[in-house]
Amino acid sequence: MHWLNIVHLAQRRPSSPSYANVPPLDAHPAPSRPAHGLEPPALANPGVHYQRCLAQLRSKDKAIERNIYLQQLKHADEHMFYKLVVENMAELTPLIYTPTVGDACLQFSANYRRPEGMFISIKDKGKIGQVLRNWPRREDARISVVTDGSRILGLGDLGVNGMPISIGKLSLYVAGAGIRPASTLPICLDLGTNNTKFLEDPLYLGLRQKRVSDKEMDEFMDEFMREMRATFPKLLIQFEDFSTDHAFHYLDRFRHQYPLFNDDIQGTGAVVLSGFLNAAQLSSEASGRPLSDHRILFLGSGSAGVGVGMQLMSFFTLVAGLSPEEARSRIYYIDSQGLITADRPGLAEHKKFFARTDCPPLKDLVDIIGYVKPTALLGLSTIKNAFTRDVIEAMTALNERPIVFPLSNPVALSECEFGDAVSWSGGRVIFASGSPFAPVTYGGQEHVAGQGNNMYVFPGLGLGAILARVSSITDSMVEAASLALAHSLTPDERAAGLIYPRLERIREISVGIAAGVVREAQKRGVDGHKALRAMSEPELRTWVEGKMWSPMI
Ligand SMILES: NC(=O)C1=CN([C@@H]2O[C@H](COP(=O)(O)OP(=O)(O)OC[C@H]3O[C@@H](n4cnc5c(N)ncnc54)[C@H](O)[C@@H]3O)[C@@H](O)[C@H]2O)C=CC1
Ligand SMILES: CC(=O)C(=O)O
Ligand SMILES: [Mg+2]
Repeated sequence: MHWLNIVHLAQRRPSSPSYANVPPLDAHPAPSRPAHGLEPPALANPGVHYQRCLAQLRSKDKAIERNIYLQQLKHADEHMFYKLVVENMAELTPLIYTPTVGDACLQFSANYRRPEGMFISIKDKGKIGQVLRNWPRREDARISVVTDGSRILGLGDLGVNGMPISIGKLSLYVAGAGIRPASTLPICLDLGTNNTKFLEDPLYLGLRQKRVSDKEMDEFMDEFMREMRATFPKLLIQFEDFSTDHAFHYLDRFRHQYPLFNDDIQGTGAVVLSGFLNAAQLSSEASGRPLSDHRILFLGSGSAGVGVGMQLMSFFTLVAGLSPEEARSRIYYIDSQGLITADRPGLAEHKKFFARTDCPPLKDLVDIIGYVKPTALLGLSTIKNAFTRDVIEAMTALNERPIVFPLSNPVALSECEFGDAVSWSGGRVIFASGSPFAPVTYGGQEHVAGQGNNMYVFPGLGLGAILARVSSITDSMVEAASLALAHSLTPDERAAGLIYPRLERIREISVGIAAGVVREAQKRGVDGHKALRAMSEPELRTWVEGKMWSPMI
């Protein structure tokens, strides 16, 4: 049976009775233009100007120059910027997001041009509320991406140079899910940096001090969250790119008090579960082995790796019919010291749940593959080219269609190049990477890489949570987002062997994700907008679509 039917059965719920008290749609204000005479007359033709902007963008040789051009366009003409992004998702997403956003972060202090978002520093402790109230659009704020810059993509501690990641993610909220630009609030917390290169860089824009102690950070974060709630009562918060221990710690500390989620733990978990459902189906169809036979090996056991493993537990319980204990036994982790076993002294708390009691402490990846016999190999290790030819060949020897997901970002840190994975597996690999790869031709056939990146999930998850006015984000809402994404493949996309939908359809996909999230919020009783409960599924989707902001060009 296809997993789609299994999950459908498990998730079926009664349809809602009627449609009542639906509030009016938001007005989308038209862009304001300079007064007559202050711009050239032919600019009145937006279609021509769109072509002009696209040509200007494409005339830049380097991706970082294109990123800078787009950032300045966003400030000068927000509607044109988003029009370009929405209509050219596959071309522009890599410029405003991974991989180019990695360079934008590394070079943030050198390339800085104008303020965007908020910088809250440890020096603001005791008066954080006062600082937050300087944000000019307090009433509008609905979604904030908050980073402390301590683990930006796989690039490590970048301090305040992490700000472009918050900005880039929020641009995808607008482009991918129609969140109003004025409702977005990028925040970078400056708690110091342990990046000595930056501390010695005269242009570095952050505090020149090492990161504060955990105790001081806890006090700061408690005040920050309290003041965020007081200043922006309707705000949803996405924690992004905190170092692993802090990522888990602050998710646990705040998730029951405030509407928030951690994108690296939960967003990544959701996007990978979704791709894995479709990949496992393809792999099992090719091998004739049941879905319950899958075994997953992770290289990398940080916030993203463990977040994905926790979410993949529901593949085994929901779809493959295993008990939670059996599900756990199908998941193996390797970190920098080798296969994670429970007898290792001083094992970090977040690694304990999946630590093996039944395996020797093997170190070499090919040896571990030989021992575990995984059907899927997932990389969240930040180790470039860790999936060597030997590794891909070992996976291919074990599996008719090996599942290989090198998910580390940016592309320069990917565990494997797409072209290599295709040729080393003889064209049999089922592949998804964190950052995009161009299609490759092999054996006379075009192969398309999936993009297993949380960008498919967080815009729709955020949209649903905002519209339902949730008081918290439950695990089941994250899972609902994941299933909605997995369900969103069209028959054409399935026939083409894709495991993620085409990025060009992101807005349509976000509607489905948002609707799934709203329904799950209702089931869990964390929805504040009770009128949505009365809507039928088509009515809810239409209503969600009507709430989405679009560029007016
Ligand atoms: N595709 C996506 O949507 C996402 C991708 N990521 C990527 O995942 C990567 C990891 O992120 P986090 O888990 O937060 O970082 P992290 O730094 O906490 O985790 C890295 C993990 O890799 C392990 N590792 C390091 N060197 C290794 C080696 N030589 N051999 C085996 N394992 C090794 C570490 O022990 C650690 O467990 C980053 O590159 C990040 O960009 C993160 C979130 C989302
Ligand atoms: C995609 C993402 O969130 C990361 O690489 O950290
Ligand atoms: Mg991240």
